[in-house]
Amino acid sequence: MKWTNQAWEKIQPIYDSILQMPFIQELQNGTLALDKFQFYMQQDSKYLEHYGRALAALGAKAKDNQMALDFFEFGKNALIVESALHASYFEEFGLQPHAEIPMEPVCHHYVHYLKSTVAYDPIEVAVAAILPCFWIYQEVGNYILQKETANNPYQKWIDTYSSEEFAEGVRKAQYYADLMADNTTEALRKQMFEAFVKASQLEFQFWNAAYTNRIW
Ligand SMILES: Cc1ncc(CO)c(N)n1
Repeated sequence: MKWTNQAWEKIQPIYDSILQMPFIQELQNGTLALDKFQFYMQQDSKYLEHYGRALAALGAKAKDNQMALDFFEFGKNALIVESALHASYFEEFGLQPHAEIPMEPVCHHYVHYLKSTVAYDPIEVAVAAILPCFWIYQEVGNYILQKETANNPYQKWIDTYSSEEFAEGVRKAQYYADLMADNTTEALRKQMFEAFVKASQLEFQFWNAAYTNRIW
């Protein structure tokens, strides 16, 4: 079985609990309170700013040029999504585009977990750590789309993550995770699973923080 299939099995309970979260349920039926979405969007803009840099730094460590190029592209796309948040979503959802945004605890933890993994751990582990960000968003985007609600104020956000363009990036990231796993040791494959599970838990916590207004 592919490493990615085994990895998904390990996070199935976390993924199931994500789908049950009030944040996701209410995002899907369009009833999510504006202030919770605002919290989420502001934190996500900080997240993407750093995630983009972590992806580029990971690319810089790749031995293969095509892999480096793909990760630079992922990093670039994260920053393009961030600029879309600032250029249109912030205004649409009643936020000041120039306000300074402090990183709240979960965003801070997640970002620094990814950055330190990229900086100090083997590249295999870093690839596993960045994968849930892609894969869980795609699955959640598709899940929400299946049960589409008319006039959902959050539709545009949902469309970003259920697009074919995003799916293409997910497939590439999965491909690199499997490639890394196939060419490494059992001990590193285990560390890769741990990183994949940890980042998935942080995805749960990221939405939970927005729902419960978790601040310093
Ligand atoms: C927290 C988080 N994880 C993943 C994505 C998808 O890129 C995102 N925008 N935000």
